[in-house]
Amino acid sequence: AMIYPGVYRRTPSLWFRLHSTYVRKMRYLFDLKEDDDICRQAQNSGTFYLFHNLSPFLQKVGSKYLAPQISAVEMKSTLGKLKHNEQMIENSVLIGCSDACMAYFALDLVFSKIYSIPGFLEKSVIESELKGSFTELRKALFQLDGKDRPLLSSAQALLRWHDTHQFCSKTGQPTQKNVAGSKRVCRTSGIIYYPQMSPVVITLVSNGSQCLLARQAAFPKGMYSALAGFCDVGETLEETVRREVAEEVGLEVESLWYSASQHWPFPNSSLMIACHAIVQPQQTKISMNKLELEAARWFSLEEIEEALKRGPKPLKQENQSVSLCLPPKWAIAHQLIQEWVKQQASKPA
Ligand SMILES: NC(=O)C1=CN([C@@H]2O[C@H](COP(=O)(O)OP(=O)(O)OC[C@H]3O[C@@H](n4cnc5c(N)ncnc54)[C@H](O)[C@@H]3O)[C@@H](O)[C@H]2O)C=CC1
Ligand SMILES: [Mg+2]
Repeated sequence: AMIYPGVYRRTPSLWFRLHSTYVRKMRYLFDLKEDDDICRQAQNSGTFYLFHNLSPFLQKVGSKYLAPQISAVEMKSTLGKLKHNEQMIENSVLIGCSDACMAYFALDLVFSKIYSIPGFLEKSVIESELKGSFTELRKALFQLDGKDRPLLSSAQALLRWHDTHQFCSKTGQPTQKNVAGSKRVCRTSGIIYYPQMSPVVITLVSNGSQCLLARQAAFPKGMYSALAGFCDVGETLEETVRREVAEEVGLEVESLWYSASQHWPFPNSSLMIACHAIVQPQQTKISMNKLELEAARWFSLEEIEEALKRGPKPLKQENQSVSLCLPPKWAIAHQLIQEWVKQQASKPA
């Protein structure tokens, strides 16, 4: 499957000697995005992750769920009733590649409009043919482990972006995707559209001994998380952190630092930028913005440690209320909370 660039085509061993696995992968993905012909070839030798209206296809293996990679050949034969294979495969988008440079694609059966092809299989028939089920992404993220989570999240985001950017917003004419799906072009205006992402800052506020968590009405029962907010045009990340903390809980940030970032597919495609922030210890009275939040309060180290121990499901307590539960371990908010716990533990008593 490997396509060697330029001079390496005659001396593939040189290509292998000169580059690490990681560099080879990144160069290969770059070629796939830049060169439609290389990418079209890769579609015939690569593997596919299937989606149905943005729900990824999962299989249960023992007690585990996984997202199977379906080979191009397997796909054509399993979904063999198709008379328009080629056309359908062209609707897929590139989402990565293996260490051996085999390309991964994602394909949404609904968005590919295959249901307009006479004789195409019903969703339930595909599910029983392939022995698995199309599972809503939020649910899938809880069932899957490891590397499939970020892969399926970015795949969904990319598929959704293509589905909602089929027309040029200046001319109203249809846009065409390149084979990899890394952009769409309007032939009339020449405008190139690139997949969109919204930067979001997520901040864990601390007063030195407690941390501030809040909940939105839409959160699952009992769940509290760090404060989050979209960056406004023209803002720096530092300005977004300060504004969001002021807007949502009425506090002034004294200092802040960056921790890590994560792509988040909900509701569209966000780049979550995670920060820690400290407010002045003598200025910690919360004034909550009721339009944005349902509850916000300070939590002690003990409360947080207990909630981490209990895991992601809330317990019903005697007084009808539910116990505190925290975001799942694969959400960056969870990582911020873990880091805060470590900082507290390493502080001199
Ligand atoms: N609070 C949390 O723990 C977590 C939040 N998130 C994500 O963080 C993001 C932002 O959180 P919120 O508190 O809802 O943001 P927010 O505090 O900025 O408020 C949301 C409002 O911002 C406006 N807005 C501005 N730019 C927007 C854009 N590009 N897309 C959508 N709305 C925009 C809308 O009016 C929307 O109602 C969401 O995508 C959410 O899924 C993800 C993980 C955890
Ligand atoms: Mg918010």
